[in-house]
Amino acid sequence: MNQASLYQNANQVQRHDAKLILEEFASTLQWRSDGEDALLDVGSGSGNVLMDFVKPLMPQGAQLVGTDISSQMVGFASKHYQTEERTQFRVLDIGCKRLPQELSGRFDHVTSFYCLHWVQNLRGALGNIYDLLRPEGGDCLLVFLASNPVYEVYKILQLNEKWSGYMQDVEQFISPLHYSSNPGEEFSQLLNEVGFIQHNVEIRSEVFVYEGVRTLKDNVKAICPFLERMPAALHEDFLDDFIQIVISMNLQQGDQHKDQDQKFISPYKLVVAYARKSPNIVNNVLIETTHQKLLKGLN
Ligand SMILES: C[S@@+](CC[C@H](N)C(=O)[O-])C[C@H]1O[C@@H](n2cnc3c(N)ncnc32)[C@H](O)[C@@H]1O
Ligand SMILES: CC(C)=CCC/C(C)=C/CC/C(C)=C/C(=O)O
Repeated sequence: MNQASLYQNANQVQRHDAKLILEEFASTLQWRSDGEDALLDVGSGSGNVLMDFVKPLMPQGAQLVGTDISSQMVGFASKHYQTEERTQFRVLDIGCKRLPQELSGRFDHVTSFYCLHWVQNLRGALGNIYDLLRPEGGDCLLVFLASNPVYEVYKILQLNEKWSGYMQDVEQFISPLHYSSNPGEEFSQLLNEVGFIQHNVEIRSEVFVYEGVRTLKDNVKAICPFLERMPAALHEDFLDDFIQIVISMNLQQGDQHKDQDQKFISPYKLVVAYARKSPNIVNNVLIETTHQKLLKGLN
Protein backbone atom coordinates (compact mmCIF):
# COMPACT_ATOMS: atom_id res chain seq x y z
CA MET A 1 0.00 0.00 0.00
CA ASN A 2 1.73 3.07 -1.29
CA GLN A 3 -1.03 5.45 -2.29
CA ALA A 4 -1.05 7.88 0.62
CA SER A 5 -3.85 10.12 -0.68
CA LEU A 6 -6.13 7.12 -1.36
CA TYR A 7 -5.44 5.89 2.17
CA GLN A 8 -5.93 9.32 3.76
CA ASN A 9 -9.43 9.46 2.23
CA ALA A 10 -10.55 5.91 2.99
CA ASN A 11 -9.34 4.97 6.45
CA GLN A 12 -12.49 5.41 8.54
CA VAL A 13 -12.13 2.06 10.36
CA GLN A 14 -8.49 2.63 11.18
CA ARG A 15 -9.21 6.16 12.48
CA HIS A 16 -12.24 5.02 14.44
CA ASP A 17 -10.29 2.28 16.25
CA ALA A 18 -7.20 4.42 16.92
CA LYS A 19 -9.29 7.28 18.34
CA LEU A 20 -11.21 5.07 20.77
CA ILE A 21 -8.15 3.14 21.93
CA LEU A 22 -6.06 6.27 22.44
CA GLU A 23 -8.83 7.85 24.54
CA GLU A 24 -8.81 4.70 26.64
CA PHE A 25 -5.01 4.54 27.07
CA ALA A 26 -4.24 8.30 27.32
CA SER A 27 -3.83 8.14 31.08
CA THR A 28 -2.13 4.72 31.14
CA LEU A 29 0.80 5.91 29.02
CA GLN A 30 3.61 6.95 31.38
CA TRP A 31 4.12 10.62 30.49
CA ARG A 32 7.35 12.20 31.75
CA SER A 33 7.12 14.76 34.54
CA ASP A 34 9.32 17.23 32.56
CA GLY A 35 7.05 17.14 29.47
CA GLU A 36 9.99 16.28 27.21
CA ASP A 37 8.60 13.00 25.94
CA ALA A 38 9.91 11.50 22.70
CA LEU A 39 7.47 9.26 20.82
CA LEU A 40 8.04 7.14 17.73
CA ASP A 41 5.07 5.85 15.74
CA VAL A 42 5.56 2.70 13.65
CA GLY A 43 3.80 2.51 10.27
CA SER A 44 2.34 6.05 10.36
CA GLY A 45 1.13 5.85 6.75
CA SER A 46 -0.28 9.18 5.57
CA GLY A 47 0.19 10.50 9.14
CA ASN A 48 -3.32 11.60 10.06
CA VAL A 49 -3.87 9.15 12.92
CA LEU A 50 -0.60 10.28 14.49
CA MET A 51 -1.31 14.00 14.05
CA ASP A 52 -5.04 13.97 14.85
CA PHE A 53 -5.14 11.56 17.78
CA VAL A 54 -1.64 10.98 19.23
CA LYS A 55 -0.13 14.46 19.05
CA PRO A 56 -2.96 16.19 20.98
CA LEU A 57 -2.32 13.86 23.94
CA MET A 58 1.32 14.81 24.21
CA PRO A 59 2.91 17.55 26.32
CA GLN A 60 3.86 20.82 24.54
CA GLY A 61 7.60 20.13 24.41
CA ALA A 62 7.26 16.56 23.11
CA GLN A 63 9.12 15.26 20.02
CA LEU A 64 7.34 13.04 17.49
CA VAL A 65 8.87 10.77 14.90
CA GLY A 66 6.48 9.15 12.42
CA THR A 67 8.00 6.21 10.55
CA ASP A 68 6.96 3.99 7.67
CA ILE A 69 8.52 1.42 5.34
CA SER A 70 7.05 3.27 2.35
CA SER A 71 8.99 6.31 1.15
CA GLN A 72 5.85 7.42 -0.69
CA MET A 73 3.90 7.52 2.61
CA VAL A 74 6.78 9.30 4.37
CA GLY A 75 7.02 11.87 1.54
CA PHE A 76 3.27 12.54 1.72
CA ALA A 77 3.24 12.91 5.53
CA SER A 78 6.37 15.11 5.56
CA LYS A 79 4.84 17.47 3.02
CA HIS A 80 1.38 17.49 4.53
CA TYR A 81 2.60 18.16 8.08
CA GLN A 82 5.73 20.18 7.29
CA THR A 83 4.67 23.12 9.46
CA GLU A 84 4.19 20.97 12.58
CA GLU A 85 6.81 21.75 15.21
CA ARG A 86 8.99 19.04 16.76
CA THR A 87 7.61 16.49 14.28
CA GLN A 88 9.45 14.56 11.59
CA PHE A 89 8.70 11.61 9.34
CA ARG A 90 11.29 9.11 8.18
CA VAL A 91 11.58 5.75 6.49
CA LEU A 92 11.97 2.75 8.80
CA ASP A 93 11.24 -0.93 8.24
CA ILE A 94 10.29 -2.10 11.73
CA GLY A 95 11.29 -5.64 10.75
CA CYS A 96 14.84 -4.55 9.86
CA LYS A 97 17.90 -6.48 11.05
CA ARG A 98 19.61 -3.48 12.66
CA LEU A 99 17.97 -0.25 13.84
CA PRO A 100 19.58 3.05 12.80
CA GLN A 101 21.87 4.01 15.69
CA GLU A 102 20.33 7.47 16.09
CA LEU A 103 16.92 5.90 16.85
CA SER A 104 18.03 3.10 19.14
CA GLY A 105 17.21 3.67 22.85
CA ARG A 106 15.95 7.22 22.20
CA PHE A 107 12.19 7.02 22.90
CA ASP A 108 9.88 7.16 25.90
CA HIS A 109 6.95 5.77 23.92
CA VAL A 110 6.35 3.72 20.80
CA THR A 111 2.88 3.57 19.27
CA SER A 112 1.65 1.63 16.26
CA PHE A 113 -1.81 1.45 14.69
CA TYR A 114 -2.88 -0.97 11.97
CA CYS A 115 0.67 -1.77 10.93
CA LEU A 116 1.99 -4.92 12.60
CA HIS A 117 -0.39 -7.25 10.69
CA TRP A 118 1.71 -6.31 7.62
CA VAL A 119 4.92 -7.56 9.25
CA GLN A 120 5.59 -11.30 8.96
CA ASN A 121 8.64 -11.12 11.24
CA LEU A 122 6.62 -10.08 14.27
CA ARG A 123 9.29 -11.18 16.74
CA GLY A 124 11.95 -9.09 14.96
CA ALA A 125 9.60 -6.08 14.93
CA LEU A 126 8.88 -6.42 18.65
CA GLY A 127 12.60 -6.75 19.41
CA ASN A 128 13.15 -3.49 17.54
CA ILE A 129 10.29 -1.78 19.39
CA TYR A 130 11.90 -2.86 22.68
CA ASP A 131 15.26 -1.47 21.52
CA LEU A 132 13.75 1.86 20.38
CA LEU A 133 12.68 2.51 23.98
CA ARG A 134 15.16 4.10 26.38
CA PRO A 135 17.31 1.82 28.56
CA GLU A 136 15.81 3.72 31.56
CA GLY A 137 12.38 2.43 30.52
CA GLY A 138 9.38 3.39 28.40
CA ASP A 139 6.14 2.01 27.13
CA CYS A 140 4.36 1.00 23.93
CA LEU A 141 0.79 0.78 22.66
CA LEU A 142 0.37 -1.58 19.73
CA VAL A 143 -2.89 -2.04 17.84
CA PHE A 144 -3.22 -4.32 14.82
CA LEU A 145 -5.39 -6.95 13.14
CA ALA A 146 -5.25 -10.53 14.34
CA SER A 147 -7.83 -11.47 11.70
CA ASN A 148 -10.13 -9.90 9.11
CA PRO A 149 -12.46 -11.37 6.42
CA VAL A 150 -10.38 -9.54 3.79
CA TYR A 151 -7.76 -12.30 4.12
CA GLU A 152 -10.26 -15.03 3.22
CA VAL A 153 -11.43 -12.96 0.23
CA TYR A 154 -7.80 -12.64 -0.96
CA LYS A 155 -7.30 -16.41 -0.74
CA ILE A 156 -10.41 -17.06 -2.84
CA LEU A 157 -9.40 -14.44 -5.42
CA GLN A 158 -5.98 -16.04 -5.69
CA LEU A 159 -7.65 -19.27 -6.90
CA ASN A 160 -9.14 -17.39 -9.87
CA GLU A 161 -6.76 -17.63 -12.85
CA LYS A 162 -7.64 -14.05 -13.78
CA TRP A 163 -5.91 -12.84 -10.58
CA SER A 164 -3.56 -15.61 -9.49
CA GLY A 165 -0.60 -14.16 -11.42
CA TYR A 166 -0.79 -11.01 -9.31
CA MET A 167 -1.33 -12.84 -6.02
CA GLN A 168 1.28 -15.61 -5.86
CA ASP A 169 2.63 -14.32 -2.54
CA VAL A 170 -0.79 -13.75 -0.92
CA GLU A 171 0.37 -15.28 2.40
CA GLN A 172 2.88 -12.42 2.82
CA PHE A 173 -0.08 -10.05 3.21
CA ILE A 174 -2.05 -12.07 5.74
CA SER A 175 -1.67 -11.15 9.42
CA PRO A 176 0.88 -13.45 11.11
CA LEU A 177 -1.78 -14.11 13.81
CA HIS A 178 -4.68 -14.81 11.39
CA TYR A 179 -4.31 -18.62 11.71
CA SER A 180 -3.51 -18.62 15.43
CA SER A 181 -5.93 -20.48 17.72
CA ASN A 182 -4.84 -18.20 20.59
CA PRO A 183 -3.48 -14.94 19.18
CA GLY A 184 -3.47 -13.22 22.58
CA GLU A 185 -1.31 -15.91 24.16
CA GLU A 186 0.97 -16.06 21.12
CA PHE A 187 1.56 -12.30 21.15
CA SER A 188 2.09 -12.22 24.96
CA GLN A 189 4.71 -14.92 24.54
CA LEU A 190 6.52 -12.86 21.90
CA LEU A 191 6.44 -9.76 24.13
CA ASN A 192 8.00 -11.84 26.93
CA GLU A 193 10.66 -13.26 24.65
CA VAL A 194 11.91 -9.84 23.56
CA GLY A 195 12.09 -8.57 27.17
CA PHE A 196 8.75 -6.92 28.00
CA ILE A 197 8.08 -8.26 31.47
CA GLN A 198 4.98 -6.11 32.14
CA HIS A 199 2.33 -6.27 29.49
CA ASN A 200 -1.38 -6.56 28.84
CA VAL A 201 -2.73 -8.08 25.64
CA GLU A 202 -6.40 -8.13 24.64
CA ILE A 203 -8.06 -9.58 21.57
CA ARG A 204 -11.13 -7.51 20.83
CA SER A 205 -13.90 -8.78 18.56
CA GLU A 206 -15.17 -5.85 16.52
CA VAL A 207 -17.63 -5.34 13.68
CA PHE A 208 -17.55 -2.53 11.11
CA VAL A 209 -20.37 -1.89 8.65
CA TYR A 210 -19.48 -0.42 5.24
CA GLU A 211 -22.42 1.53 3.77
CA GLY A 212 -22.69 0.98 0.01
CA VAL A 213 -20.54 -0.78 -2.59
CA ARG A 214 -18.46 2.33 -3.36
CA THR A 215 -17.41 2.77 0.28
CA LEU A 216 -16.21 -0.82 0.55
CA LYS A 217 -14.42 -0.66 -2.82
CA ASP A 218 -12.63 2.57 -1.84
CA ASN A 219 -11.52 1.06 1.46
CA VAL A 220 -10.21 -2.03 -0.32
CA LYS A 221 -8.44 0.10 -2.94
CA ALA A 222 -6.68 2.04 -0.18
CA ILE A 223 -5.02 -1.02 1.32
CA CYS A 224 -5.00 -3.82 -1.28
CA PRO A 225 -1.37 -4.59 -2.23
CA PHE A 226 -2.32 -6.46 -5.43
CA LEU A 227 -4.01 -3.62 -7.32
CA GLU A 228 -0.76 -1.70 -7.82
CA ARG A 229 0.64 -4.74 -9.66
CA MET A 230 -2.06 -4.83 -12.32
CA PRO A 231 -3.06 -2.38 -15.06
CA ALA A 232 -5.51 0.27 -13.84
CA ALA A 233 -8.00 -0.95 -16.48
CA LEU A 234 -8.42 -4.19 -14.47
CA HIS A 235 -9.06 -2.57 -11.08
CA GLU A 236 -12.85 -2.30 -11.30
CA ASP A 237 -13.15 -5.93 -12.48
CA PHE A 238 -11.00 -7.09 -9.54
CA LEU A 239 -13.11 -5.05 -7.09
CA ASP A 240 -16.35 -6.45 -8.59
CA ASP A 241 -15.04 -9.99 -8.05
CA PHE A 242 -14.06 -8.98 -4.50
CA ILE A 243 -17.64 -7.81 -3.81
CA GLN A 244 -19.13 -11.02 -5.27
CA ILE A 245 -16.99 -13.10 -2.88
CA VAL A 246 -18.04 -10.94 0.09
CA ILE A 247 -21.69 -11.58 -0.91
CA SER A 248 -21.05 -15.34 -1.17
CA MET A 249 -19.61 -15.23 2.36
CA ASN A 250 -22.96 -13.83 3.63
CA LEU A 251 -21.33 -10.58 4.71
CA GLN A 252 -23.81 -8.46 2.76
CA GLN A 253 -27.18 -7.06 3.85
CA GLY A 254 -29.80 -5.03 1.96
CA ASP A 255 -30.94 -4.91 -1.65
CA GLN A 256 -28.31 -6.52 -3.92
CA HIS A 257 -29.58 -4.52 -6.88
CA LYS A 258 -29.23 -1.09 -5.27
CA ASP A 259 -25.56 -0.31 -4.69
CA GLN A 260 -26.34 2.51 -2.24
CA ASP A 261 -28.60 0.36 -0.04
CA GLN A 262 -26.13 -2.46 0.40
CA LYS A 263 -24.27 -2.86 3.68
CA PHE A 264 -21.18 -5.01 4.14
CA ILE A 265 -20.42 -6.50 7.51
CA SER A 266 -16.83 -6.95 8.53
CA PRO A 267 -16.27 -8.89 11.77
CA TYR A 268 -12.61 -8.69 12.75
CA LYS A 269 -10.28 -9.27 15.68
CA LEU A 270 -8.00 -6.54 16.93
CA VAL A 271 -4.93 -7.01 19.08
CA VAL A 272 -4.63 -4.22 21.66
CA ALA A 273 -1.35 -4.53 23.55
CA TYR A 274 0.21 -2.22 26.11
CA ALA A 275 3.70 -3.03 27.42
CA ARG A 276 6.28 -1.38 29.63
CA LYS A 277 10.04 -1.74 29.38
CA SER A 278 11.58 -1.83 32.84
CA PRO A 279 14.80 0.05 33.54
CA ASN A 280 17.88 -2.09 32.79
CA ILE A 281 18.72 -2.29 36.49
CA VAL A 282 15.38 -3.94 37.30
CA ASN A 283 15.80 -6.39 34.44
CA ASN A 284 19.35 -7.24 35.55
CA VAL A 285 18.16 -7.94 39.12
CA LEU A 286 15.37 -10.17 37.78
CA ILE A 287 17.75 -12.01 35.46
CA GLU A 288 20.28 -12.38 38.30
CA THR A 289 17.62 -13.78 40.66
CA THR A 290 16.38 -16.23 38.05
CA HIS A 291 19.98 -17.22 37.29
CA GLN A 292 20.71 -17.80 40.99
CA LYS A 293 17.56 -19.92 41.31
CA LEU A 294 18.65 -21.97 38.31
CA LEU A 295 22.14 -22.41 39.78
CA LYS A 296 20.64 -23.50 43.12
CA GLY A 297 18.49 -25.97 41.23
CA LEU A 298 21.60 -27.41 39.66
CA ASN A 299 23.59 -27.80 42.91
C1 LIG B 1 -2.92 0.59 7.27
S1 LIG B 1 -1.59 1.65 7.31
C2 LIG B 1 -1.73 2.38 8.92
C3 LIG B 1 -1.37 3.82 8.92
C4 LIG B 1 -1.65 4.56 10.22
N1 LIG B 1 -0.90 4.02 11.31
C5 LIG B 1 -3.11 4.58 10.53
O1 LIG B 1 -3.50 4.07 11.58
O2 LIG B 1 -3.88 5.11 9.73
C6 LIG B 1 -0.21 0.56 7.53
C7 LIG B 1 1.11 1.21 7.29
O3 LIG B 1 2.13 0.32 7.71
C8 LIG B 1 3.22 0.44 6.84
N2 LIG B 1 4.10 -0.73 6.97
C9 LIG B 1 3.92 -1.97 6.46
N3 LIG B 1 4.97 -2.76 6.77
C10 LIG B 1 5.82 -2.00 7.51
C11 LIG B 1 7.08 -2.24 8.10
N4 LIG B 1 7.70 -3.45 7.99
N5 LIG B 1 7.70 -1.23 8.79
C12 LIG B 1 7.08 -0.01 8.88
N6 LIG B 1 5.89 0.27 8.32
C13 LIG B 1 5.26 -0.71 7.65
C14 LIG B 1 2.57 0.60 5.47
O4 LIG B 1 3.45 1.18 4.52
C15 LIG B 1 1.39 1.49 5.80
O5 LIG B 1 1.68 2.84 5.59
C1 LIG C 1 -16.47 -7.27 4.35
C2 LIG C 1 -15.02 -7.20 4.13
C3 LIG C 1 -14.34 -8.34 3.51
C4 LIG C 1 -14.37 -6.11 4.49
C5 LIG C 1 -12.93 -5.89 4.35
C6 LIG C 1 -12.67 -4.48 4.60
C7 LIG C 1 -11.24 -4.06 4.51
C8 LIG C 1 -10.94 -3.05 3.49
C9 LIG C 1 -10.31 -4.51 5.37
C10 LIG C 1 -8.89 -4.06 5.38
C11 LIG C 1 -8.16 -4.58 6.55
C12 LIG C 1 -6.72 -4.06 6.56
C13 LIG C 1 -5.66 -4.97 6.10
C14 LIG C 1 -6.54 -2.79 6.98
C15 LIG C 1 -5.29 -2.03 7.09
O1 LIG C 1 -4.17 -2.56 7.07
O2 LIG C 1 -5.37 -0.81 7.25
